[in-house]
Amino acid sequence: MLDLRFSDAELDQRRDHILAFIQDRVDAAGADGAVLGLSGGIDSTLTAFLAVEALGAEHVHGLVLPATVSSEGNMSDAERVAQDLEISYDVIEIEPLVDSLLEVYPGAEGDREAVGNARARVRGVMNYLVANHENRLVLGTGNRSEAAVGYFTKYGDGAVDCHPIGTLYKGQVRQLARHVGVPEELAAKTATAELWADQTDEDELGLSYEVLDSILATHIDGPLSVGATCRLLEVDVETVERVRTLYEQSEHKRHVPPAPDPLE
Ligand SMILES: NC(=O)c1ccc[n+]([C@@H]2O[C@H](COP(=O)([O-])OP(=O)(O)OC[C@H]3O[C@@H](n4cnc5c(N)ncnc54)[C@H](O)[C@@H]3O)[C@@H](O)[C@H]2O)c1
Ligand SMILES: Nc1ncnc2c1ncn2[C@@H]1O[C@H](COP(=O)(O)O)[C@@H](O)[C@H]1O
Ligand SMILES: O=P(O)(O)OP(=O)(O)O
Repeated sequence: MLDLRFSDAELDQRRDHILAFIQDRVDAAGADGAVLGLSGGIDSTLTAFLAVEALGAEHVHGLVLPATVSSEGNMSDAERVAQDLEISYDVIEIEPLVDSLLEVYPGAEGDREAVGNARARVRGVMNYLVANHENRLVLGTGNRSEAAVGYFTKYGDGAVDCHPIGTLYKGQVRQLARHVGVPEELAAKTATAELWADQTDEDELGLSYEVLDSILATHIDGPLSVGATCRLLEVDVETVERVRTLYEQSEHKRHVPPAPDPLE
């Protein structure tokens, strides 16, 4: 696979660039700081570390939003991140809110994907409730690997005001996290959306982030054809075409919803 790691100098440059980005977004909005969901995973942990460095701990508010499918380990990691960073945070159980959606629309009961995505959307509603109330921006935690294949819930975890780590591939997220002092056990953690029990990103996507990142850098974001990518990375054509299909099918998630062209 491709070695996509940054040099130490590049890591410093990336960190500084992201810190300036967060400060600029908050200043430009006239906001008093930022809100973000803390899941105990590496994306939200890195984003929280960077937000605190950019804005100061008193200007960052974390939300830990357990559902019935959330593991205790992840939720306690999320709280530990907030405590170590000394940011204010709330723990709010979201399952009663999901249950009330299903009470008024029982037809979706048992639909793992629809209910899982509803969990992500309820979290988005909570983030904006706090952001509105405290005049803060909602920080996204998505990275380039997830965005490129649409591995996020439209208007769920995708409902945010900006994406500080949105240009980093997943392996680079882990590398930058270690560089800014995120504890190793969090930096090395298995990625999971935790929208349903035992879900992991790599199982659901059907490929490892190492392979995905390399195909994205080479073929989707880079200039190489399917054939050249297969030869360079020694992966089969079906894998590269699958990534291409995920990329094309998720195009709608990366754009503002379209309206018809104006009539002349
Ligand atoms: N970062 C994470 O780890 C994370 C977080 C949340 C969700 N996820 C994953 O993301 C996926 C989300 O599921 P999903 O993508 O099926 O649901 P989604 O709700 O995000 O997107 C599907 C919806 O998009 C709309 N849509 C579909 N095709 C369209 C098109 N061509 N043009 C315009 N709109 C279109 C429709 O409304 C459809 O219901 C799941 O695999 C979930 O596990 C990952
Ligand atoms: N349990 C959670 N509490 C708060 N915020 C959460 C929780 N689970 C997910 N989130 C937020 O959504 C994004 C994406 O989640 P994935 O775990 O990658 O699906 C995460 O970074 C949190 O900001
Ligand atoms: O978005 P997070 O923080 O939950 O990270 P991961 O997707 O790696 O679980």
